[in-house]
Amino acid sequence: MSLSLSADQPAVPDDADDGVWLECIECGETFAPFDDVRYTCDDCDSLLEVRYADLPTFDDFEGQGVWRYADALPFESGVSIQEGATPLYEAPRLEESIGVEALRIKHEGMNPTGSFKDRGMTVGVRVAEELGVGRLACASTGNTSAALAAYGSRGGMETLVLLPAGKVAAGKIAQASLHGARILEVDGNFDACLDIVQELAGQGEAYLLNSLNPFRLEGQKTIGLEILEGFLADYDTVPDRIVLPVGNAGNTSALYKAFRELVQAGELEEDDVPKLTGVQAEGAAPMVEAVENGADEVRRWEDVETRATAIRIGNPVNAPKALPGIRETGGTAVAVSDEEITEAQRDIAAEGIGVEPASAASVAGLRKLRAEGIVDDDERVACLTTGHLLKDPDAAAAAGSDPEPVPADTQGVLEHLQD
Ligand SMILES: Cc1ncc(COP(=O)(O)O)c(C=O)c1O
Ligand SMILES: N[C@@H](CCOP(=O)(O)O)C(=O)O
Repeated sequence: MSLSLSADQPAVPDDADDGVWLECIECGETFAPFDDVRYTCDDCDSLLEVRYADLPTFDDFEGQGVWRYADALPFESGVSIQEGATPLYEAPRLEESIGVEALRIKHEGMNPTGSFKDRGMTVGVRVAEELGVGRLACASTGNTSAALAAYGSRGGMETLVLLPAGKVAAGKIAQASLHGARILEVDGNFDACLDIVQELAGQGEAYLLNSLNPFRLEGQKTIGLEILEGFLADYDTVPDRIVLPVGNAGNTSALYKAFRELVQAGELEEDDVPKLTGVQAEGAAPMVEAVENGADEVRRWEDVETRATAIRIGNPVNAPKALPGIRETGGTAVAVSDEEITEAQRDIAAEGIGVEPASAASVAGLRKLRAEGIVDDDERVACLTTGHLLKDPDAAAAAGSDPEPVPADTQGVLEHLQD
């Protein structure tokens, strides 16, 4: 199977362009990467992956941010707003209360538009330039639209975003709007929006930059590479486990691909690959259902609901890439309640780190798996927090405390403080 950790580096096909090509994860058909717009396999409609004749080693990486990893990407540079190089925070109180050997928070909310999507867009918009496409489009629960709008406008391109009406956090709509995207509010959920954008893209109306686009995931691989380099620098070893929120399952797929490439390059032992551990909200947990049932396919959930609107997704399009990632690394998947997510958001905030609800799912999931004994106390763990607190100010305000009204004089303030 091409997605197995022990798969050999494939032979370079004739249609490779400068050592880069696209390959179907199911039937293995290969395609030239930039001669035509395609998102899935022409023959069997399955997902595609980007492949390289030369795989990078840690020594090849230089510079900072996403483009530090140019040797693991299809281009040397892209449309950039200095994405990547996000902090790998210590979280000593969480580490102790959850009870693991080491806990680090990889905070993707510190990217230019406040989420990990920027890593995918810097590469995706560069590919759009190469293909010479016109309008860029995405379906979004919010963050993809903010990143698409920012990177599209920086690249001088028109952007169109389809959002589920009433289900996108205020900060994200504000970003998409100010960066100049045309915003369509759809009377349906995210999955319906993605169905429509896929059809529009299929009709040549726009270039799709959701994570179904294999080039987006190349940029997102760099999260995994940064985490490994950070752990190697601080602990002289890679993490035992990476816990991450799951929506469309792009990051799970991207991190797994990054690790597979390092294994194929002889840079990482198969046994050392971090266990990929996905977390979903209970009201939108199709991946968890598939992992728990040992299923090879994910059943689409038509009705999804969670306060963590970023991961309010019932049909994770990258499931065929992400499921092998979880299984082959010995990871797992777990669902958490909205209350557990809010509690984790408060706990992370108490470390001085501000994250949006979907991001807090990772820490909530780790706490749950540790309490159940599925995560051991001797594990070194990285939790991915995917978006900034200010993305969803309403959720932050609801999770925090209310302001207290006081009179405009010092005596009045002192009296209030003594109450
Ligand atoms: C803040 C945030 N966290 C997590 C996710 C889920 O990531 P993925 O779709 O890569 O699973 C998303 C979007 O899908 C998101 O916006
Ligand atoms: N949370 C996402 C959902 C779409 O995910 P994508 O990675 O496939 O673009 C968002 O922010 O829209």
